[in-house]
Amino acid sequence: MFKERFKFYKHINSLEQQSDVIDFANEVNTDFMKPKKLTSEFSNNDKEILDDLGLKSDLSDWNCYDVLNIPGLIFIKNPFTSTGQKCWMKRCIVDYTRKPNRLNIDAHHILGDGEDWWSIANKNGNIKLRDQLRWATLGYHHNWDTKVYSETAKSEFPKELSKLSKTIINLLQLSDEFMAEAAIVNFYHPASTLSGHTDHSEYNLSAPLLSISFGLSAIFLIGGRSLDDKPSAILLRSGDVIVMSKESRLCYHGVPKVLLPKNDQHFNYDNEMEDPFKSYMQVTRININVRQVNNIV
Ligand SMILES: O=C(O)CCC(=O)C(=O)O
Ligand SMILES: [Fe+2]
Repeated sequence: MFKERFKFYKHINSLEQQSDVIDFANEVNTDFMKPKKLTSEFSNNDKEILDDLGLKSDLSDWNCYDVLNIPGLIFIKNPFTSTGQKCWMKRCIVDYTRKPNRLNIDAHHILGDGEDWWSIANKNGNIKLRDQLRWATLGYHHNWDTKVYSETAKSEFPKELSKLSKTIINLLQLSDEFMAEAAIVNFYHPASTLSGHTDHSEYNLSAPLLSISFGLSAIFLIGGRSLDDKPSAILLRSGDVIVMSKESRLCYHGVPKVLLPKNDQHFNYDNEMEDPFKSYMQVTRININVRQVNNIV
């Protein structure tokens, strides 16, 4: 079921006529989703924290939903301000692609000592290098071969990303103890896909997983614990956040399609960015996938 639906969405050319793709910006279909309340313990001091994190500081502007047929799956419709979105995109592009973080291009030894991807990619308009970046790993580095996290493959987790993750998990009242310990920052091109998988390498599989998307929209496909379960297709736009908690934490998911904006459409973040960020984000989707690795002792 999952693989067939994945293939189907991979080959669509536009979203029109795809009435089964769930778009949380449209009328709320109460069979599929239920608005979710956020914490009521909230002070002016907390507003400042949200503002510093690039999040909308008035919680009444947040739209969160429980996805009813996938227990534990939570959708938050872009909780970022437009300045906040731009700031997080730049962090992903400029900061999270620097050492000590690891990149897929490290294996090719393209960058010299002290050189960083974004500077070199922009020197002489090195589009090839720009497009070679697929992922960066932060904190405990995901090992793509063994899938085992190790104390010897670990760097400091970015403080602001840890704070953002904890704040969102706390607002959702999922846990007061969430620790952001590993992240994959995925960089997608318009033709990129991410095939169906479960994320089960973490020693702690009960802590929620947080997934934040920026840039181009995409279809996110999420099913059940088995590839035989029928998946749901959810439209993710820039700024949207998915939290996989409880049962949904171990559900199959993937990204069969990144969508290009139509010619007459602007980005769905309000203020344009300046070049070279603008031209990169016009052809890129970024997803930050944050996990807790260890159990709390
Ligand atoms: O890009 C996405 O929305 C999902 C990424 C993902 O599932 C992963 O990195 O494990
Ligand atoms: Fe995943």
